[in-house]
Amino acid sequence: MLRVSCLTKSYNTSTILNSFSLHLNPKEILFLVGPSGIGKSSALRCIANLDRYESGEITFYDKTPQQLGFCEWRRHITYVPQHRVSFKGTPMELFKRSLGLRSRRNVSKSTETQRLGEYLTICKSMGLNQDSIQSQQWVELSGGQAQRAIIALCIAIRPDVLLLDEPSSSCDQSSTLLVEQAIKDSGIAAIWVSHDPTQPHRVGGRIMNMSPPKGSPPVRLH
Ligand SMILES: Nc1ncnc2c1ncn2[C@@H]1O[C@H](COP(=O)(O)OP(=O)(O)OP(=O)(O)O)[C@@H](O)[C@H]1O
Repeated sequence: MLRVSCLTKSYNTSTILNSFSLHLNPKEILFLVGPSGIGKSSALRCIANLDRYESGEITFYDKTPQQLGFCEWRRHITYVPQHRVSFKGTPMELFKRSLGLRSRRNVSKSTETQRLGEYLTICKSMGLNQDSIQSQQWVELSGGQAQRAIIALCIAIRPDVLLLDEPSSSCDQSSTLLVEQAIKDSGIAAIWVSHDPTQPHRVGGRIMNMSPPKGSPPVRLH
């Protein structure tokens, strides 16, 4: 479904991704692991078409982002950021905005009501209080609440691929388990960056290790 071939990405004079390749099948979860600074987030941002890369090819069902169109690409392949997005309003208003932006045509009232219900159900499954989703300001949520709310949103807008950048990094242990379950239950394929060595075993899926080649200098720290 998704194929990344021989990607090269540099920042200034440092090459971060060199001949980076992967593939992802429908409904598959691929864990991307490796030391801090190796380029995991950079790889996700290139795949999401949020960052440029120098060479290589990324295709979704054999179509490049240029062939599919950038908006369409992001409808299918959704990057879930590690840090809180800025938004003025409630999580529910952010979801309505995202739903509207994704729909080429106006969403009918009944479809919107159904999709809002789905969003609330996913939020609830991750331990989020429905009142806070509907009436609390986005900026007032805790880090862990905001992280779960954005994951619920990205699941509820139903992309084909989720690009998850440490999706439970702000969550406590019990919330982490709820997040893992919600992502698994969604059945959406995912490339999942994780620093928790136990997570891939709990969730299941393939693991791709982005270790530096033998003999290379230590990874540059942030
Ligand atoms: N916008 C940028 N400009 C310059 N260098 C950058 C930029 N973004 C990332 N880098 C550098 O690219 C390298 C890879 O960063 P990246 O965030 O992709 O690593 P990572 O493997 O996701 O790290 P972590 O596990 O700590 O999140 C790092 O050395 C980082 O400093």
